[in-house]
Amino acid sequence: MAHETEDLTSFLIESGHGVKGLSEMELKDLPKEYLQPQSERPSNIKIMEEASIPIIDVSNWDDQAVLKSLCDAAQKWGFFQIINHGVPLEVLENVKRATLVLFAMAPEDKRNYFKENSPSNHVRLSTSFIPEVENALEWKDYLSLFYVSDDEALALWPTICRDQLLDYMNKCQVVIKSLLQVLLKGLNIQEINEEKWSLLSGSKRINLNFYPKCPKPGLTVGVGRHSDVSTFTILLQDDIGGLYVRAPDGEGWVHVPPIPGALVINIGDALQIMSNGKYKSIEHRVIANGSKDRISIPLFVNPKPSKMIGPLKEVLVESDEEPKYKEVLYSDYTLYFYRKAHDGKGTLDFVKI
Ligand SMILES: O=C(O)CCC(=O)C(=O)O
Ligand SMILES: [Fe+2]
Repeated sequence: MAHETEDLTSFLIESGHGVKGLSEMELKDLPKEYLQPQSERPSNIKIMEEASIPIIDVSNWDDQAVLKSLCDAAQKWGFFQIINHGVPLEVLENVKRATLVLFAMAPEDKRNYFKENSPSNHVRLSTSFIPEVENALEWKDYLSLFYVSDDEALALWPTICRDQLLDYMNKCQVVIKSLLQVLLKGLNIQEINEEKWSLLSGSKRINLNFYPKCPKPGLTVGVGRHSDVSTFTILLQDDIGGLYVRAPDGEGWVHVPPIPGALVINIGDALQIMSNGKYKSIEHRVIANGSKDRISIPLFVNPKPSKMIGPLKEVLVESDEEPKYKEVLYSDYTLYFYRKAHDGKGTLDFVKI
């Protein structure tokens, strides 16, 4: 058995095929490493067909009604979609196309980007989430790019997708800034100084997720239950669907339907912590697809790694509440997340009081 697993690792990583390579073999059965425990399989989740996350038109960020919808959605759902956000459709299409082109590269070219071979920790191709620590693998490959500067990205990121990604990230800046301003106004913070910008959005990571067609989607997952460790995440998805988020009742799961041109926003753990629990970082998962490949591109807007994060003092004063979370160095928080398999909202236990 151990021997078979070694062969699988060699095929996935050393030869650069990833799970996409497995998918292309048209296997009838899943390798046993991908079999998820019963409790995590899609047949065991309660899907709330009638519910849906809010869809918010943000053509006027200054409108009080828009502000209220965004802040209410961040409190109740932690997930919403925005439309008329100003990022041109063409830019979104270019990013999706570039993602497909990257994953269509030959395995011998892709293998150089696998984290085991990549010359920089800021460019890492992986399969599953963290195969070293997972009891069951996830049916997904992804390229993860840490953003430091345009110059570094131009030097290190794969040339096949870097210009499209940088253009997209650049065009998303208005969304990032406007959303942060609105969400902080909802916490009664009217002014954001340099220090706060860097606390809330001082680093970025963009992932290109590829979920190949899966022979037995009922037995595995695309991504297991988790919450993001970001301040918030801007997710661009294609038209396949498969992302589910935990409903406010805590029981059921709600599908996030693809809407052409929309961006999905979700609150991450860092903002849940900084807002002392007012804004919710919601658990989500992706189900594998039996007939089609799917891609998604999350842009994680994160605190600067060297910052201490904790409930903001303005929030504590305004609400007269005790802090629910300890102060933690943001890089320690993310390190904790990246050392374990996906475990729902388990990362927050690291800082809960
Ligand atoms: O593929 C998706 O829709 C979501 C992916 C996700 O949750 C993540 O990469 O953190
Ligand atoms: Fe996520």
